[in-house]
Amino acid sequence: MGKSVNPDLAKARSQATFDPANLTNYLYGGPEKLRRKRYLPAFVFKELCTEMSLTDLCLIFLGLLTHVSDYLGLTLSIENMAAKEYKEEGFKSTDDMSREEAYEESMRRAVYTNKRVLQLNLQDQEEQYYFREIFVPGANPFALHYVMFKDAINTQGTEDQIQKWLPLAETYAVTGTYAQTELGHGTFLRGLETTAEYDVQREEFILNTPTITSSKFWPGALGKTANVAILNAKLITKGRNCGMQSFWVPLRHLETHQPLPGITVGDIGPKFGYHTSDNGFLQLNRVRIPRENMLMRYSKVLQDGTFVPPENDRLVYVPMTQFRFVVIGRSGWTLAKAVTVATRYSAVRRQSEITPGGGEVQILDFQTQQHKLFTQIASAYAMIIAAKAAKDLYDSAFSKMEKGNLEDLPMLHALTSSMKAFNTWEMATGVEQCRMACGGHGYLLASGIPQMYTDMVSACTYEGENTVMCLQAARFLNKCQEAANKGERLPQLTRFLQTSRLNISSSLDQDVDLNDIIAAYEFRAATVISEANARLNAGLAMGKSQSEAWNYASQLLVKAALAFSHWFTVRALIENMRGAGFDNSTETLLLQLAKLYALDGMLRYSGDFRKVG
Ligand SMILES: CCCCCCCCCCCCCCC/C=C/C(=O)SCCNC(=O)CCNC(=O)[C@H](O)C(C)(C)COP(=O)(O)OP(=O)(O)OC[C@H]1O[C@@H](n2cnc3c(N)ncnc32)[C@H](O)[C@@H]1OP(=O)(O)O
Ligand SMILES: Cc1cc2nc3c(=O)[nH]c(=O)nc-3n(C[C@H](O)[C@H](O)[C@H](O)COP(=O)(O)OP(=O)(O)OC[C@H]3O[C@@H](n4cnc5c(N)ncnc54)[C@H](O)[C@@H]3O)c2cc1C
Repeated sequence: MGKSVNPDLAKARSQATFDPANLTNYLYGGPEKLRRKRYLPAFVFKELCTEMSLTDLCLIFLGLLTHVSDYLGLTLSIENMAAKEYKEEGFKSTDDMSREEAYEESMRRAVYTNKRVLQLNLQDQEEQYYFREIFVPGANPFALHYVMFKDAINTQGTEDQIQKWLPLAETYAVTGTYAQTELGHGTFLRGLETTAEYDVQREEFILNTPTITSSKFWPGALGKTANVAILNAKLITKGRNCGMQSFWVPLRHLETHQPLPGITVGDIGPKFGYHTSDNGFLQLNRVRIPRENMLMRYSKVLQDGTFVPPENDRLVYVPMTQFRFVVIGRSGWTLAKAVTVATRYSAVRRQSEITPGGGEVQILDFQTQQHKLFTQIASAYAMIIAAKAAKDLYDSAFSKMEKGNLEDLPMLHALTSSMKAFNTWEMATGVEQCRMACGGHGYLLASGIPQMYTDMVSACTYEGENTVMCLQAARFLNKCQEAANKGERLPQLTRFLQTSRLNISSSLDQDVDLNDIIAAYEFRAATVISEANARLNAGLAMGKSQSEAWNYASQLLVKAALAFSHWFTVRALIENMRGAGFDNSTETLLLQLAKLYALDGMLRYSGDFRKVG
């Protein structure tokens, strides 16, 4: 039976000047991907929420026949299960649950999805994500396992280690976490205190958290879920500190799930959000692991304790860079969800009159409401599309890195650091704007928006605190500016520092030219980066040391990184909208949306744009 759609919503939709399917296909990567995205969760929901009859199965089987090529395996595997095993009493909302109950409910769902993903043989990462996101909204207790734990094995492990450990992770024979942050240090990795001392007699590492501040603190899944950690510690061998390395560390017994000898582990307690993620603490009291448990793709410890350094000591950071891309991408989608809820609500909520006596209007008719929401729709598109552009850069650079060419690593680190900060800050502001646009009902957990905010705003902190990430990007931008000052050749991505000029042809009474918009953002970024560099040099001229001058200029350096990200986003949005092959009506609309995004940005940062003329 078709669901009845609210007449106001139906009316609003009927007034669209474009075919939404064109956009949806574009955003999800084409009709095939979109079909899979819609099909899989719906199919299993049906399996979950109703006792599947033989008739159902036949209908599904017949329905699938049209796609027999890629669904045959799916059908046969489902037949084997006939839904008996997965009959649930339906999903219970966790809104009214205690933290313990909410964790257990999320764990129940996550374990279910883990089994189904294996049984349905879903190999595609994105399909796995769609599947899980539907059934485990919010923080998934296995999140670290799915992302950083497996990424660390894949990027830091040798081929033998990958062969040995990855199948255990893929089949959930082990459940992992990524334990780096300590009670005393999260940002300053060189300050991490956990040690891994090599015992040459027994060819083992002795892991130790010597102080209370060295306790691992925050890693997801550490509280209850994980039984193995990829743990970062200071390697000490032959009396020498060889810096941070990664180790495969068993935490809990695989059968009893009890902490292993020398391991003290538990949950860090209630948080602002992410309630269904068991972030935990870990203390190690001289825990021994075999030499083979150090992830040795880039650096090694030989049997006699000799440390073989990596070709580049920053390669140990690759899992963080990889995950920053995940965060960059998901930020836009998080905002997209929030603004969809708020826009639909604004189509059906009637409140107040525009014309006295004219009757209450849809709040979407208020220009202020349109400004609140349309700018966020534009921002969501901008972030999703810029993330795709950044990912394309990442993929080409990463394939070079895998062949040993590390020349793009600094640019990649700068791009991921600045975009992670820019996107998560923009997402946090945007989701909160959407919540407030729904009035009191936006404050209800049932609206879904509060949890989106309290869960996802943590992305401004984890994976590199945003200010720190901006300063990381500014290191690269400042170096490029110094090179530009000397007329040296720059990386492709920052060549605008040498070429950007403000020759805007648009005048205020014309419809603004899109190329002028890109030029304005480029010039603003070049100007802010140059100003930050000038302030740094002014600090040096005042006799400050390099680090004191850096601190003296740091507020401008943060602005420089954000201006760079804003330019990258506006350019990606406009260039991709122009080149996406849409029909005229869709392209016209999207370019209008791109202009709205860019002009709104100029208003929000009018100080920068006024200053650069
Ligand atoms: C909103 C939606 C999001 C939704 C996501 C949904 C996905 C599914 C859900 C997942 C749930 C996720 C749960 C949370 C998981 C969180 C995990 C974590 O938080 S793991 C811990 C993360 N921690 C960090 O990121 C630490 C940040 N700190 C650092 O990276 C470093 O300490 C520092 C870089 C800030 C400072 O390093 P330091 O030693 O002080 O050295 P320098 O600053 O001098 O830098 C030295 C040199 O190295 C270069 N560098 C640094 N980092 C990198 C890197 N990653 N890659 C490449 N190069 C790097 C740096 O540029 C310097 O080079 P130079 O040439 O000298 O400039
Ligand atoms: C929900 C959540 C999940 C997490 N999951 C994990 C996980 O799974 N594994 C893991 O290892 N970690 C995890 N973390 C920890 C996270 O990585 C750290 O919180 C993060 O790196 C920030 O470090 P910190 O907490 O020590 O903050 P700090 O670095 O102490 O930051 C505090 C303030 O100091 C400022 N500051 C710090 N250094 C500088 C600087 N050099 N210049 C200017 N300002 C500076 C920051 O900008 C910030 O304003 C998680 C955190 C959260 C919130």
